[in-house]
Amino acid sequence: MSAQQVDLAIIGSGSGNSIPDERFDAMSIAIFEEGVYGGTCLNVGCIPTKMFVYAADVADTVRSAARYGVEASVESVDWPAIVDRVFGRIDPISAGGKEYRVERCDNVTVYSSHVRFDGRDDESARYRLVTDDGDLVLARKVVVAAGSRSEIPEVIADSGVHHYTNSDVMRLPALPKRMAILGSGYIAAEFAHVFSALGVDVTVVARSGRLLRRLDDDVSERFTAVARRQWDVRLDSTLAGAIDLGDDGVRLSFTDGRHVDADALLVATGRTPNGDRLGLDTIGVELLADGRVPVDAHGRTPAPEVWALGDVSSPFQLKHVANHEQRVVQENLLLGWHADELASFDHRYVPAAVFTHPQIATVGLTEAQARETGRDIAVKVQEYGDVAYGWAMEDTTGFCKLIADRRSGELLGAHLMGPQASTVIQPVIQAMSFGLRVPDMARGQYWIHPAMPEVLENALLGLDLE
Ligand SMILES: Cc1cc2nc3c(=O)[nH]c(=O)nc-3n(C[C@H](O)[C@H](O)[C@H](O)COP(=O)(O)OP(=O)(O)OC[C@H]3O[C@@H](n4cnc5c(N)ncnc54)[C@H](O)[C@@H]3O)c2cc1C
Ligand SMILES: NC(=O)c1ccc[n+]([C@@H]2O[C@H](COP(=O)([O-])OP(=O)(O)OC[C@H]3O[C@@H](n4cnc5c(N)ncnc54)[C@H](O)[C@@H]3O)[C@@H](O)[C@H]2O)c1
Repeated sequence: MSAQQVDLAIIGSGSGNSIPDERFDAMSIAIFEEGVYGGTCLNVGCIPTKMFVYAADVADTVRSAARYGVEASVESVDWPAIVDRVFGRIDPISAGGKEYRVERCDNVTVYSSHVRFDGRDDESARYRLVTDDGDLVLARKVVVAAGSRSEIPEVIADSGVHHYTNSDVMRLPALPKRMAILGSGYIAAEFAHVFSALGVDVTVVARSGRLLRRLDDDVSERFTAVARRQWDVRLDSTLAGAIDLGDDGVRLSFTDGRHVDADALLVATGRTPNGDRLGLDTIGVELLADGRVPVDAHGRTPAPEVWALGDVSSPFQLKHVANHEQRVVQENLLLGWHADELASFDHRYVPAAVFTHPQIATVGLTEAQARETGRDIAVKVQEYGDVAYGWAMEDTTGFCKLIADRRSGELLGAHLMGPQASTVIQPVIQAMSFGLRVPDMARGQYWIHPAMPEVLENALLGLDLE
């Protein structure tokens, strides 16, 4: 086996692919990617899903036009055209990203294969990386940016029934009549909206009594109530078995004797970090109980010169976090493993949005978490329907919930459900990140009238502070 020696090896072409810039030109670099170049977000995650969500939002808007006195209806949905629009944009970006690395970066070699550690070569002080294609690469430094993969519950895996995940459901040849979605987290909520708005009868199967139950209780409760009006939502449903019904699709049966039949089954029950497939034990790295690669605040694993970032190691499975961690690790690679002043991950105010219907956005502590801290807190829930833009939209379900420290006026959390929630929340993220207090934020700036962020302004003014 001939070996290539490199200064830096990067496992994963998602956020990891952004590490080599002109500052790395003098280093020899190997990038390993076993799947489609560009990783999850670009190919099977954030970007395509939000392009489908946009089409779904358009269909929903048309269906609700009568509310504003506009007669309109959705005549038909051209699924292949929707798929073509999305992947006609994305696939060339992925191919172009790979072509750039392969053809135009003289110092980079791309290995399109699965790779794993095979110990450390003490003589050369390099890590041995072996690919399934039979290549051996000896690397002085390694960045593990290997992401995560769909977790398939044993009942489904053992049953052998045909099921989709986020990796293939967006390329279905045709829309099914009925779709069952197993899971009640981010992916389930987003795809339920997409497929339902495009005309599929969607059944969401949740183990617990609420959807999105890790979010603030008010959000989770109110979203579950709205979801039950939009989709067939089966709560408290523990899966007992799954069988293939041939041309009639799939049957999911539950421990309470009920069942759901569907033409297509989408599994959205969480994602497992890929660290278990990397041979990390051969370099003395033990995974955390939840499967993540352990890292310190600077991205260093317990193995010297081995760094990790993104879904494989982060407590947050979010692209903006993976990108942030990539920038920290990138800087630290240039500073050196032992540098005194390494850059650190900032996980203080990590926001997230669920692009479902209605949209949800969140940052900071939930009310329950804020109460657990023992601080004296103020909570204000402001309805979208109470501000002028909410009237314009005839919104009846949207709201903005703010949580602040009653004494200091520090914002502790914000939770929004309603149109454009992911955009409306951004000033709160900014305020929390830069330490802006509630009174300064509320009255230290203009709020455009009568725009949607007035819901935020009113919530800030409504907080009962000392
Ligand atoms: C359906 C869906 C929607 C999402 N929507 C959003 C969203 O709207 N907003 C948001 O912030 N986040 C979203 N996310 C999460 C986001 O996609 C991830 O947090 C992000 O992509 C993680 O980036 P990463 O670089 O850590 O991993 P990835 O992008 O997954 O990259 C890791 C790469 O490593 C490769 N790899 C793994 N192991 C090996 C190996 N041993 N050898 C070679 N190659 C290997 C994989 O093939 C993969 O391409 C979504 C995720 C999904 C699944
Ligand atoms: N808009 C976004 O930012 C976005 C969108 C999609 C995904 N993501 C990221 O990807 C991650 C993974 O998404 P996800 O929706 O798969 O995970 P999730 O953790 O959000 O939700 C998983 C759901 O599956 C349920 N579940 C787990 N095991 C089950 C089982 N055996 N049977 C039935 N239900 C089961 C859980 O109770 C939970 O409701 C998210 O946590 C998020 O970080 C982000």
